[in-house]
Amino acid sequence: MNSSFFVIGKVVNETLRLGNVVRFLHRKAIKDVRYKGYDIPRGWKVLPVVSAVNMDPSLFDQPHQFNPWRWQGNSKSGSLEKGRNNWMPFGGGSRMCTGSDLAKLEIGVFIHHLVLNCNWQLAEPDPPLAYPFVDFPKGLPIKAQIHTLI
Ligand code: HEM
Repeated sequence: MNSSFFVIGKVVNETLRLGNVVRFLHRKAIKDVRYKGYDIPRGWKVLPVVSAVNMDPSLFDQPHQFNPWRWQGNSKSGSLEKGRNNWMPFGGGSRMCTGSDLAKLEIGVFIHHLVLNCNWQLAEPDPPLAYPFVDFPKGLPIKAQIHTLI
């Protein structure tokens, strides 16, 4: 298989990480749960904030930077494996997105054709990236923010 295929895979992964199409999932506790010292009573709804995971600096070095090479297999970044294992743009568990492979393939095909057939220029200067649920309150580590939200 052509090596550009693998480069596109990295670009797709990184785009899904930064794009944060789905920011949080919906779950409901079907029994009382104790998780990391927190009691979640039966029937409570829980929203795991996956965009906070994707932007967690302890998992991804310089998380605001678009860097497809962070997905390089032999990266020396010690956090890569942690990031890979926690990266969840398609959710997780038994309700994980059933279309994830198709979605990644489609994105790759689109990028392939757009890169080959179009000239690109910025329509306007890059706006700063905004991440609701992640960028507040300033100064708190992101993990603390997740706990605050849940
Ligand atoms: C970039 C594109 C996509 C993203 C980011 C995405 C993301 C997600 C997420 C986060 C969930 C919830 C998973 C969970 O609760 O753990 C989901 C569920 C689902 N997705 Fe996708 N999705 C994408 C494309 C697709 C496509 C192309 C299809 C079908 C062709 C699809 C079919 C589904 C279905 C059927 C579910 C419900 C699974 C269940 O509840 O058992 N998705 N998706």
